[in-house]
Amino acid sequence: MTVAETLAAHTAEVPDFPKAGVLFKDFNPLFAAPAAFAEVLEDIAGRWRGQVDVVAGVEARGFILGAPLAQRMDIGFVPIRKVGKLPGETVSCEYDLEYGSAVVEVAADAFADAHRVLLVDDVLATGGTAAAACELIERAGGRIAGIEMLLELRFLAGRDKLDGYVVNAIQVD
Ligand SMILES: O=P(O)(O)OC[C@H]1O[C@H](OP(=O)(O)OP(=O)(O)O)[C@H](O)[C@@H]1O
Ligand SMILES: Nc1ncnc2[nH]cnc12
Repeated sequence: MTVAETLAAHTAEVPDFPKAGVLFKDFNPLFAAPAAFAEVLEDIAGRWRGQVDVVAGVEARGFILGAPLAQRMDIGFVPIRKVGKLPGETVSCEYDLEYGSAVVEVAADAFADAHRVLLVDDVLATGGTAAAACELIERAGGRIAGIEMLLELRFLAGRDKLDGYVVNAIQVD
């Protein structure tokens, strides 16, 4: 089985969630299957081991992926959180996503010692979340080496908001 086949076999599709017209990609089956989850994480780790200093992930599903990925690569993990959750000085950014809008924040000194950042999340939809995360990482002093998403919803053209970045994702229509 390829990684794409493993992922497809462990992804549920939920129509009209969280609102009418959205086909929600649910990765809970993947997170519940340790061998398949390890295969997907190792595929990403194998592309970046030794080339990045830190993994950053966006709340919440970026945490589920990013923390074990960082451990596997023997580097640290930085959480990018929804507004109001982080103590201390932060930088923040408001953005729109496929089914709403939100504000994300990161600690202002999060990337002071680690400059090459791998940004990880589950779905690239409109790209609003990823573009906001990139802006935050750079404002906090990080340099984005690459972006890894499990799935890219091609019809929403999120990649267009990430011009100039290396973006790896399995594309679906
Ligand atoms: O490309 P976009 O249109 O910005 O959408 C992608 C984002 O939407 C989902 O997160 P969500 O905000 O639903 O948060 P969650 O992980 O807490 O469920 C997903 O995990 C991505 O972060
Ligand atoms: N269709 C979708 N499925 C899962 N997460 C998403 N985030 C934005 N759009 C999504």
